[in-house]
Amino acid sequence: MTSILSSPIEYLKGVGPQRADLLKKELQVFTFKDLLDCFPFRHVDKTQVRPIRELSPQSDYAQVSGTVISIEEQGEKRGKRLVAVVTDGTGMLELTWFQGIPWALKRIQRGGRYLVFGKVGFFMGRPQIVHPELEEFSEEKVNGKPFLEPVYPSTEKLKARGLNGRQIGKLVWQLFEALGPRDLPENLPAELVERFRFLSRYETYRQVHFPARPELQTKAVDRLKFEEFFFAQLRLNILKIQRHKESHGPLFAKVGDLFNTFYKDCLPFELTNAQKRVLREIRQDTGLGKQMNRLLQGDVGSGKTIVAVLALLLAVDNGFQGCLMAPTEILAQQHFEGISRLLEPLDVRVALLTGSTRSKERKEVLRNLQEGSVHIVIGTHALIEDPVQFRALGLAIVDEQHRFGVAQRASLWKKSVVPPHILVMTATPIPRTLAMTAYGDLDYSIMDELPPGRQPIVTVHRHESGRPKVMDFIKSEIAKGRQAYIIFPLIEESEKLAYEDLMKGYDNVKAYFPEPTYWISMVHGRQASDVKETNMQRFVQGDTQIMVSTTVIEVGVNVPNASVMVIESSEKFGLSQLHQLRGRVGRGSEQSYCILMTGSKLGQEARERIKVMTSTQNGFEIAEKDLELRGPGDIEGTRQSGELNFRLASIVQDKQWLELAKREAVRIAEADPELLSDDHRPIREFLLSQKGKTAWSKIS
Ligand SMILES: Nc1ncnc2c1ncn2[C@@H]1O[C@H](COP(=O)(O)OP(=O)(O)OP(=O)(O)O)[C@@H](O)[C@H]1O
Repeated sequence: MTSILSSPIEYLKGVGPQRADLLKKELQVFTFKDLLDCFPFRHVDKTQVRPIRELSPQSDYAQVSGTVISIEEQGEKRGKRLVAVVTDGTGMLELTWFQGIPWALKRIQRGGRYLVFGKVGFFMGRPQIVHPELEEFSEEKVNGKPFLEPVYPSTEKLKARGLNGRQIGKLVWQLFEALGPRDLPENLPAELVERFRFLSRYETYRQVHFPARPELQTKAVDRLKFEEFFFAQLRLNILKIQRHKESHGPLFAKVGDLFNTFYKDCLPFELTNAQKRVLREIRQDTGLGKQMNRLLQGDVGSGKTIVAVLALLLAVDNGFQGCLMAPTEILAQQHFEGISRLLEPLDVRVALLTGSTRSKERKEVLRNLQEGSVHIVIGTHALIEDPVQFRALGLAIVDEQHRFGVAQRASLWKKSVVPPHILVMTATPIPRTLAMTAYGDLDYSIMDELPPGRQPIVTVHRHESGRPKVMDFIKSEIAKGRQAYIIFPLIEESEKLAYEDLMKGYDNVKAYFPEPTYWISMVHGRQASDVKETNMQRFVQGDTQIMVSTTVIEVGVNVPNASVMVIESSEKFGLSQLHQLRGRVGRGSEQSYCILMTGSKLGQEARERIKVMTSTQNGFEIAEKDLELRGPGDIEGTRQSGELNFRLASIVQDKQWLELAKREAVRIAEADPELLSDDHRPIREFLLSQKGKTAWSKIS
């Protein structure tokens, strides 16, 4: 049965072909249901008639009733206006028209009594409404059916064609004339509706658009927010359960010699409890013959690399290959060197493959991967784009920084006969709510414990006037044998400016730290990758004491001897970036310092960020704050593939609903993943009716 809601919008009374075209183009409203889903952005209160005396500059929209005591056309030509004065015995109100004067003159008479509605302004100390709505007064209108009138989002084009926010409301009203409760059947289990005391689905839509009372509107909006979260979570959880049930993955049946030898003889330190826990989770996942899809969130410096190495050995022990993808060439190179060193005592062949690997070498690596003589390959994302084929890829580890989406993950599956296990590692913690919505289909592990012996990084905020002292401080640290980073912002919109800033900064630093007492490395995005690499290496090896750089070093670089991080113009960085940058120091057991330099004038949000940075070092707390300050859409690199496109709900403001919806969705998905029970029939039918829109491919 096709529902009336799928009717094309041109069939709605009052629409017609021309308006339909506009609605489609301007608001993407194609059907009745699309119009129903256009929610008003506010309501104007028509439930009350206010005494004129009480109107104030804060009144916003108001409704009054009064008698017209004068009507006068004022001004000439372009400045012409119509002014009517109305009184209700408590005060005088001016009604003014600049346009449509002949029309207004026909509708208003001296001595007539009217209901007037509009936005209250003040002109020469008197309340005034420009272009008011006007109706002849009748007791019935006031006492009959007062309501909150919806105002809808409109566009300039729509307004020009007579469809402003309030007229769209009239269309929605028309729509409700044609709709009954049966057109909006329940989509949640009855038990759940009752437990949360939700309005029925029909009533929900009605009250969202035309609320009888403000509290009913709130109730209706709450249900819709719950629905948005609930269906998103349900879909992700069912996908996860189905994947667990159906997927086939490489079986890592044993913990073999390589893993054991490395663990016993080569591990340079005792693993933290968090590292051990995550390894256990990985072993469990990979030992079932199902495909693992796991997100590992580790705070900066929590020691993800060693977890990755052990997981890769597990793969090799079981006759599979592994790959590790890093977000930049520098990091791939660094991982390659570090991991090759660690694995030197073992009989494991490790290769590097990045965009700048020369073609002869590349061919060889590609051949070795296909033949299976290379066990582990480390590279950049070029690894998935290149025609790389493995003999038997068992595990792909992606060091992702939020940049690795569903599509890339899927492309990894084609690299080998059986889809490999996938471990996505993020170094910037993701707020819980964001992880739930954007990565809800993955299993996830958290590493929130730092290796022992780390000291908190002393973080301070300094203005330009404090620069000489900052420079002296760096000198004193270098004198102790330590190294320092000085970071300049990379502003993408104005790369040239950022480059000039960096060069100026470099000259300044050089003036403070002259050769040959001091040596400086500089790394920035305009350098060829071998130059970058050499400069980086000199710093890593301790040949240079200072690294001046744009944020190319933001992620992952590991130089435990560096103890000072100076961030120039730090107000220009986002919180997670600042946290990442700060994480480059404090990686050894020495006391480290982070100095946030800023200009003297800071905006509210920048001040807030600096405050957060100087008060906590916990990446998970910082991530929550970042989300609060900037919203999910602005979180750096957040996956934007629709997971967060909620119409009404906000993962920041509606956390409680998200938690509740998740709890219910998990419960239902686990108990009845195919939604076959009678109780769950409303959900099933609803999802099937949404097919195509929600990628509900599995249960049909
Ligand atoms: N259990 C441990 N005990 C002592 N040191 C450790 C331990 N685990 C890792 N380390 C050391 O801590 C430093 C940071 O580790 P690693 O580079 O793996 O961090 P990470 O989690 O990748 O951090 P980031 O994302 O900030 O790069 C390294 O020098 C590493 O050798």
